[in-house]
Amino acid sequence: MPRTSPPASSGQVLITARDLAVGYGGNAVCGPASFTLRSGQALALVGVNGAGKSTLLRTCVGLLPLVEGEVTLLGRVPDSRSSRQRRAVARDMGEESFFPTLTVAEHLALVCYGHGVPDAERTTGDLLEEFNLAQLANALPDELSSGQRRRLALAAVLARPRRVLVMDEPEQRLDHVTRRALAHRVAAERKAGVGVLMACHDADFVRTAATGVLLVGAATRLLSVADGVRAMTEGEL
Ligand SMILES: Nc1ncnc2c1ncn2[C@@H]1O[C@H](COP(=O)(O)OP(=O)(O)OP(=O)(O)O)[C@@H](O)[C@H]1O
Repeated sequence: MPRTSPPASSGQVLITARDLAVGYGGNAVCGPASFTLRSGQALALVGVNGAGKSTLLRTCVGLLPLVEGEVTLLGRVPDSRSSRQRRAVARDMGEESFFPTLTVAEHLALVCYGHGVPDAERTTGDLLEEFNLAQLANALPDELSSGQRRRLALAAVLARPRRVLVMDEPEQRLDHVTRRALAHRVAAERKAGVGVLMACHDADFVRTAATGVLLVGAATRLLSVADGVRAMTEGEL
């Protein structure tokens, strides 16, 4: 489990965006975003398909150049290659790739060893239980269903240390029970001091996990969780 840290209101600033325009070839795909993410907070990016949520996430972690404005991650310009950023930022951007000849358990162990997790065996065992993968510990990736692969990807991102957790639609392809459990896990992450930035289409997930909502669209704006969930469920996106 992540470390404990001060309450959300006094949390350390992890990500700032100021009039941040994101897009491709110099053309913005949505209205500029301004927000601050502190440790202990979880900001949910919501909006219709194609609104620009993934583009924003990718820009915030330095996978895409910004179009205009400013963004900082851990006080610096995001740089996905920097070892400082890689140590602190765990991300699940929905692109799963596995080693075809390593088992489920070996994938988790590999992540633990790569990030110097002290008790790799226990962490691996706990995550196998949490994500209902224990029966599949010795399975190879191509023996997994689509949702089981998703669960392995999520377990892998939670196997490593993190101050920031960035996830692009983590709820995708999960059954209802696993989805709900993951929402509570994300809530536990931020309560333990991790800063979470995630795109999400599931209103229940946002209600459980988020402390704030960024409505991404022509006029990108910050909302309370209650207003964000209302916008999602009442079709006001
Ligand atoms: N590599 C790319 N080059 C050019 N345009 C792109 C590229 N990737 C995405 N886009 C466009 O950018 C816009 C925003 O896409 P993005 O993937 O950020 O949306 P999203 O809000 O995450 O959508 P969804 O909810 O469907 O995942 C879309 O119009 C999309 O067509």
